[in-house]
Amino acid sequence: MQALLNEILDTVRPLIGQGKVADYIPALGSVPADQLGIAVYGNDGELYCAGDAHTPFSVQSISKVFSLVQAIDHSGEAIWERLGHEPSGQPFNSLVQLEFERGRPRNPFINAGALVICDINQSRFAAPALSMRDFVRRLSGNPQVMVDSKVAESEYQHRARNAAMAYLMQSFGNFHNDVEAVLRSYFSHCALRMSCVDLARAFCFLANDGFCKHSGEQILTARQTQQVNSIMATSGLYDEAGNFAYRVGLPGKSGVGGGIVAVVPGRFTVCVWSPELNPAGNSLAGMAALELLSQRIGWSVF
Ligand SMILES: NC(=O)CC[C@H](N)C(=O)O
Repeated sequence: MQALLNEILDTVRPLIGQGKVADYIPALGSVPADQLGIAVYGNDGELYCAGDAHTPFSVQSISKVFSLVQAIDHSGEAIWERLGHEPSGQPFNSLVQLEFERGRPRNPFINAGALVICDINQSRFAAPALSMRDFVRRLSGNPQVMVDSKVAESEYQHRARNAAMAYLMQSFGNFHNDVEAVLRSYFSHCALRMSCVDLARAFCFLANDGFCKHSGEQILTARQTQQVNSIMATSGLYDEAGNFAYRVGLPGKSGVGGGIVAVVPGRFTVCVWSPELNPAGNSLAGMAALELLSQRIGWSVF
């Protein structure tokens, strides 16, 4: 496995230069583009890494999985009264579908859906940003995980589009808390800084029937775990979820910080990171690395 990870990074490294680091969030635009890392964490606790696997980066939309898991944990099936679990076929920050569908987001992994989930969590937690930070510290086993307040502030200053979605949902009666407060929580989740190793460890309960071995917690039931994985498989990479299923064949979640996490149920989690994105907002070299890995090992849920 170690040799394979090194070889995969060598193979995809020449792709660096063909994508574009996200700069619509100014604080993300200055991240050096030539970083590349991968970590594989097995259900038996084995860890393999290569490249910049220990360097923290902005998790961005990968945090949408943690928010969803918190919401399922305290509210269960009731959350689906507020949003769907269908793929959107639209970019992550699209507004058009939301107006047509009367303020009910298609799924929890596009921005509108994640904002509704954050609204649900806002009603539940006294300090949502702290609850989330503590949750991911437990899941990753890393008490050093921090929110990058510069990134969170930069996102808040450039919140127009996300704010537009939230206010549109409020106009349809599908938003219950103060929009600005929920946006603050949402951006603080997106601005969590974690490495490939942190994220591979933090997602391992999704490969292990909902049980996180290192924290000793049953995070979700086995059935709920299958359901979260199914939403990752159909919606985890926005309007490129079909391409990811075709090329990689695993439940996955990406973020505009350039990270992608994938789950091999019953066996492993993988996190790859390279900041340059393709036009859909997914890590360009990261997609290629995961495709090679799943091909070489024959991992696919299909
Ligand atoms: N796709 C992403 O990673 C988007 C997250 C980002 N914080 C946003 O709201 O635009």
